[in-house]
Amino acid sequence: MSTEKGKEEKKRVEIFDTEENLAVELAKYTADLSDKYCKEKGAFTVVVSGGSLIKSLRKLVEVGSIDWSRWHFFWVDERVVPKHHEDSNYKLAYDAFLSKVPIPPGNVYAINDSLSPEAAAEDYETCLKHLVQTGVIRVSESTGFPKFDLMLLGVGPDGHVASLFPGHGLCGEEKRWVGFVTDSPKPPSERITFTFPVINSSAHVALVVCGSGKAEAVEAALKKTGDVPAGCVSAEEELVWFLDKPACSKL
Ligand SMILES: O=C1O[C@H](COP(=O)(O)O)[C@@H](O)[C@H](O)[C@H]1O
Repeated sequence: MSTEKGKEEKKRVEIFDTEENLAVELAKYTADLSDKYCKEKGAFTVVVSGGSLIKSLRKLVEVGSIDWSRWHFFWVDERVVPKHHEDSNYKLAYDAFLSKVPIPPGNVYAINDSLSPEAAAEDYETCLKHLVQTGVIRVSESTGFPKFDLMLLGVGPDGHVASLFPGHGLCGEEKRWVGFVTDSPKPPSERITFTFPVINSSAHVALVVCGSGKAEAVEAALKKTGDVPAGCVSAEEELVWFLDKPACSKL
């Protein structure tokens, strides 16, 4: 009970009149955290999803004060397709964001797209373990899972986050850091994804949701009225929902 109460206290819901205003505030939020962690520990570990979230990051490239050289950039989920494929979350982020900011290429951790989903998940988990050993990624003292500084996540109309879909067994994974999916209900079917223990060990998580098509998922997650993965997201320090008005029309 007390743990649940503690989680609730760390949750904040921000509602914006327009997606444009949301994008401006999301950029400020991310830039402030970047500043804090770069000063405190000389590095900032950031994880992004694919999907509509990437468009909402467009204002970030305009923030002049960010020390991009200290960023380490990861994906919470990836479709197992070549990096130049239209479905690739790497390509989406590269075209809209990474190609516009000077993050050192060695600090951008894409999946190995030449492997099977299972092998790609294992390979990405090995990469994370190496970065934990070398001190690039922190470890959560309470869970023992990697503790990223910030995860920026979208939510699908069905309430999925990362590639964790409603009713899928991977939502209950407790040991693996990175899982794989070969039966995604949303194409493409083959994906890899961080598991909930990793997502929920993050210091900060921003769930970014826009549009009326997601209003039911937002309602189910925030009112805990449905079994949607987005409702299972938490953070060790702060969980912030960034919503535009249409996305919260059912609240
Ligand atoms: O397939 C995916 O979908 C979700 C949600 O995408 P959106 O376009 O509805 O915002 C995304 O967060 C995830 O990374 C992606 O692989």
